[in-house]
Amino acid sequence: MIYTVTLSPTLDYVVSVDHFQTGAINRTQSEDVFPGGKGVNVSLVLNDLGYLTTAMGFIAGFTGAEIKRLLRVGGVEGNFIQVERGMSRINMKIRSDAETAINGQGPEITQEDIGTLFSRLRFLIDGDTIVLAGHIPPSLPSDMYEQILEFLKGRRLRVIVDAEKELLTGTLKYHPWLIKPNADELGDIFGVRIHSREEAVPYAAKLQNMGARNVLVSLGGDGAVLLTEQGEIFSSDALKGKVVNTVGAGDSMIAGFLAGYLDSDGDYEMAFKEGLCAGAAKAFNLTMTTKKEICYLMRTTSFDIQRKQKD
Ligand SMILES: Nc1ncnc2c1ncn2[C@@H]1O[C@H](COP(=O)(O)OP(=O)(O)O)[C@@H](O)[C@H]1O
Ligand SMILES: O=P(O)(O)OC[C@H]1O[C@](O)(COP(=O)(O)O)[C@@H](O)[C@@H]1O
Repeated sequence: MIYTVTLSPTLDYVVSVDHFQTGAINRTQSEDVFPGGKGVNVSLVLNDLGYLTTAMGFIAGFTGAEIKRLLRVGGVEGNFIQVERGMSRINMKIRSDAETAINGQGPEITQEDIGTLFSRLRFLIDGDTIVLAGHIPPSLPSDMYEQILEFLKGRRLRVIVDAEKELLTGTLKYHPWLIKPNADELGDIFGVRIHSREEAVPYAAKLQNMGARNVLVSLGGDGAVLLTEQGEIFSSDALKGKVVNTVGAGDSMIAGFLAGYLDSDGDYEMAFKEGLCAGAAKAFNLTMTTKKEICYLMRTTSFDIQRKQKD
């Protein structure tokens, strides 16, 4: 079974605004609401790709109820813990000349709620996959992902982590199977700015030295680079197409990568290709990535993947 853990799921309120301005009243040209949060998005895409997942995390209030409802519509089985104080966040995504996001904090989570989460994680068994993804609400300890992996220590799980700064680096000692920082997140860890796939490679290698097995660095419209546990480096430009909304491109990439890996019995090049297609399929559409779009891109793209061995 594949479990996704999104400690603070969201409703993504995606609006388009002609020439968005700060300090002014802006009027929208379109408005859409989607369920979101990194693990939730991974679950939605994997579900469409034919992989059953259980989406876990904390939800609260009317927004939490709507997240659950929309996930049910998307065919995703939720195993969320309902918390009493506050509400699940609404993240504002503004599509304009550039994309702007305002991400909220989420509800207040108590020690008892954390205990409930651990009691549900008890059921993970050898061979399961767990995806720990996204920001965590301020009421949770900043080493929450470490605590989860410490709790699960000893089980042979495929662990995927998509998080920022110490929330990510703290998990590396547990040797996650995959981490997927984007270029900004990778740069933030080391206090540098990363402008290209070439520049990303030495820093991705450092994360491998710190414990990550496979490191996939995404660079939006500049593609991605993958360092595998087998010592290979795959690098590719992004697919070409008309960009509509990139919110969820990274999450779709993770889902596509995992599905590609599982479908091909562990071929990292196939996983990389499907990750690129899933990310692009999201960027080229307003709504969440579907199997149909990923398959179309997989069939019609002539990939130009550079492959070399790590020195
Ligand atoms: N503008 C784009 N054109 C084509 N593919 C894109 C575009 N933006 C994102 N992607 C694809 O999705 C992947 C993940 O996107 P990215 O924006 O880097 O992730 P995140 O959402 O985590 O910041 C990229 O590596 C790329 O393959
Ligand atoms: O948990 P965070 O880091 O605040 O991110 C949450 C946001 O990221 C998303 O999961 C999209 O993530 P990506 O664009 O990185 O794929 C949104 O659905 C959500 O609003």
